[in-house]
Amino acid sequence: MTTKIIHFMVNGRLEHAEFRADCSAADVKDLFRAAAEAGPNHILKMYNRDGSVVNISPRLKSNSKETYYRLEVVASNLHSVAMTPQLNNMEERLHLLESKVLEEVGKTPDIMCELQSHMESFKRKLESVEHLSWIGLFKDDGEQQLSKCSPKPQKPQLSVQEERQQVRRKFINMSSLQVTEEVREHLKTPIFDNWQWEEAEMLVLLQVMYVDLDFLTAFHIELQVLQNFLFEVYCHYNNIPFHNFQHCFCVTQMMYGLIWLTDLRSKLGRIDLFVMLTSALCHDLDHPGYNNVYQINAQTDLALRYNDISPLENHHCAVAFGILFKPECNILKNLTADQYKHIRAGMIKCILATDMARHNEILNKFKSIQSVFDFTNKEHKEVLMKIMVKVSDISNEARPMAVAEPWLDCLLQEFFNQSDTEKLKGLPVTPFMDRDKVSKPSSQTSFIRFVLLPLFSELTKLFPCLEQHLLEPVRRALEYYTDLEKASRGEVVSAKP
Ligand SMILES: Nc1nc2c(ncn2[C@@H]2O[C@@H]3COP(=O)(O)O[C@H]3[C@H]2O)c(=O)[nH]1
Ligand SMILES: [Zn+2]
Repeated sequence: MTTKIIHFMVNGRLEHAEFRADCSAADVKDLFRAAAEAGPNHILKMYNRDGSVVNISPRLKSNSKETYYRLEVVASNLHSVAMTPQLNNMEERLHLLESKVLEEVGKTPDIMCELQSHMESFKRKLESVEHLSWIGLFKDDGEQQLSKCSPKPQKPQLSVQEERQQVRRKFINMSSLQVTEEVREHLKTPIFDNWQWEEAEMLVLLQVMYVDLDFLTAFHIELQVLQNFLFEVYCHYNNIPFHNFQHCFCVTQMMYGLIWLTDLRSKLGRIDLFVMLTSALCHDLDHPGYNNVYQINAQTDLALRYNDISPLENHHCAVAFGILFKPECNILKNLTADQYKHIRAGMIKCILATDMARHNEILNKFKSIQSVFDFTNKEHKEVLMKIMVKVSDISNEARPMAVAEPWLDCLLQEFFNQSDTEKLKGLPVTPFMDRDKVSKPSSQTSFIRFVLLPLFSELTKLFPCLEQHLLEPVRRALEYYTDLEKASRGEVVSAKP
């Protein structure tokens, strides 16, 4: 059996460790833990020279002094079994102390209440740290556990590139003709469940939307070019908790559903429907997972490039036209110059309208034309198109609870990640993203009351059928989260008939 010799830099020292290739994963970890002077509840990370993470396991590749790895203690493992008993123990001691003080003094001193509240808040934080896993801070070592109890050879980890190519192959091999009538009909409604579809399938469904709205014939789009375009769009969404390709799919699907439900095909030109659907598809391209406020406060490249004016939305739109600029992806290439100009101007307006900092401005404009709305008026149409993209963008709560609730978890994960980073960097902390200030119910009750209902009600005035498809589910969600909020405050929740 071969012996591995691993050279690594830890705490500024160049060290080496030696172990047999058949020793256990736990032994290897202990070896490096000792070298890093880390306890059992610390998480170690090993990096190779190009900065990528390498798994600390018996399969670690031998290296030389020149090609040493870098070993770092990145965090306390808050899931560690050692942590919970310690906390529980502390909590018990606190309770004991409290009852003693209560006996002697007759009341719980303020300092004690403060301590208890700190303890509660710390426990809550511990329970919600999984969000850090997506940035690679917490490394799942399930892989090693699996290889211990399973005789199957380990599946090599696919690189992002390989994974995308697999999605591409699957997408191209699946014909949109295979999508049944039933699914096609379902796709036209807000009850469509995105969680049941994998990425390649979502690409096929997006293709179906373009085909079924007759965009291919109307704008002379070759199927292969559409597929290249959709695939590039998929590649330009980041693997982040909320603003990812699944979100892009949901927003586009909601836009598609709204077009059918409101019979917009009979009210607007096909070119405007194309603008709306393509804007929905592109509206969050290359979202980094940190919002405009962060971009501006952290003075990121995007904020500098766009002078603090809707940096993200400007970027999403620029990325969209960057994709369209590639001839093999250019679904606009067979259009006349006027059509191209119309689509480009329309998409820019719709994508920039998704900046929530402009929410009131756009909603107020829509309200002011509501009573005299005219589908042949250019200005009215433009406002409606912006409203439709905005509604689709924030429409998760109009979906069935089983579809909507996981989206809220994803959103809060991204929010909390931002506020954690803001705290770490000493930047102003965005209050609605602060894990110490918001909860699922509190976040949703205000968002539904102050953002969703006013916006959806306004659109429902123009299209009464949306009462059933948008307003009713959102009202139900408000009731659900209001009850949860009351329950969390210890109030009695009245039973619903
Ligand atoms: N609290 C809450 N905010 C939402 C929800 N859906 C969308 N948003 C917010 O609305 C914003 C729309 O634009 P962004 O994508 O920048 O970020 C989104 C979130 O901040 C939701 O269901 N709940
Ligand atoms: Zn969005």
